[in-house]
Amino acid sequence: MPASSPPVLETENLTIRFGGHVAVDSVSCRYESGSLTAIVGPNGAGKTTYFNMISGQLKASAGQVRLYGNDITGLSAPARTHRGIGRAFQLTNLFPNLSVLENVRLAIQSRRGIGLNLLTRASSFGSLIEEAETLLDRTNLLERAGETAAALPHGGQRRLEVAVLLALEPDVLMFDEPTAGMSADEVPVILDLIREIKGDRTKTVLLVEHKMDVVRSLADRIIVLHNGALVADGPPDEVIASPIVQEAYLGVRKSHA
Ligand SMILES: Nc1ncnc2c1ncn2[C@@H]1O[C@H](COP(=O)(O)OP(=O)(O)OP(=O)(O)O)[C@@H](O)[C@H]1O
Repeated sequence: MPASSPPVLETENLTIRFGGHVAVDSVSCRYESGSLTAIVGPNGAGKTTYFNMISGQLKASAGQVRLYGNDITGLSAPARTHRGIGRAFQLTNLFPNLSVLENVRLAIQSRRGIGLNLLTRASSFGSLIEEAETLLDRTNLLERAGETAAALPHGGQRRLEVAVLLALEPDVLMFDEPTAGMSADEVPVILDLIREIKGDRTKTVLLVEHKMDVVRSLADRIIVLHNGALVADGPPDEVIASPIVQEAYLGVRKSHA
């Protein structure tokens, strides 16, 4: 790929103000295919707000979000999903009263753009079910395919959200605190899934995560936000060891001896 090729995803001087408060402050960053970038920073640093501006839940006050070099800053969240930006762990992704299988089947159908009327042909319906079952197998949910999404425990619902996300086949996958609220036995399942997605090396993965052990085990790169600004960007060991992270994020004070 020539050096001048645009990255899969890029933010340039991305900024949002709430009243007088600058929550995300001119963040410029490129995300390449096959990479997993963790976004870390103290509470209130602007991580979720930055995520919301990439996925389209919030409109930027200034700056741009570009996908494959195309400016998508003005697009709605659904339009961005359609273009290939997928975000997990927004409860709105699930239909609680539909079965686990139907949730995934509908996502596949929406990706393929198949209307319900075309599903009268048993063969096309069968292939949707088959693909949905493959994704449920991958996310350890096949045994619960017939249950409603609402009946799943928290960790199961999160895995179902990942199955729905995978069904949409996005190029960019965004995970906001994927292990939050999960029981100890559920955590490795979700981390293995993210590791597997990263292992494909065809996707661009963004992860907001507080737990440094999770970040260390998954990320190729860490960016650090502090007071809305990007203050560090690089390989995990280097960034975690940097004075700005030790001081600003991990709360380690500089020695003045
Ligand atoms: N809709 C909003 N209106 C006003 N202020 C907001 C809004 N959303 C976020 N903020 C402010 O923007 C700043 C960044 O918040 P954000 O939730 O993005 O931080 P964060 O890094 O994700 O924090 P945490 O790790 O606690 O989730 C905070 O000061 C927050 O109060």
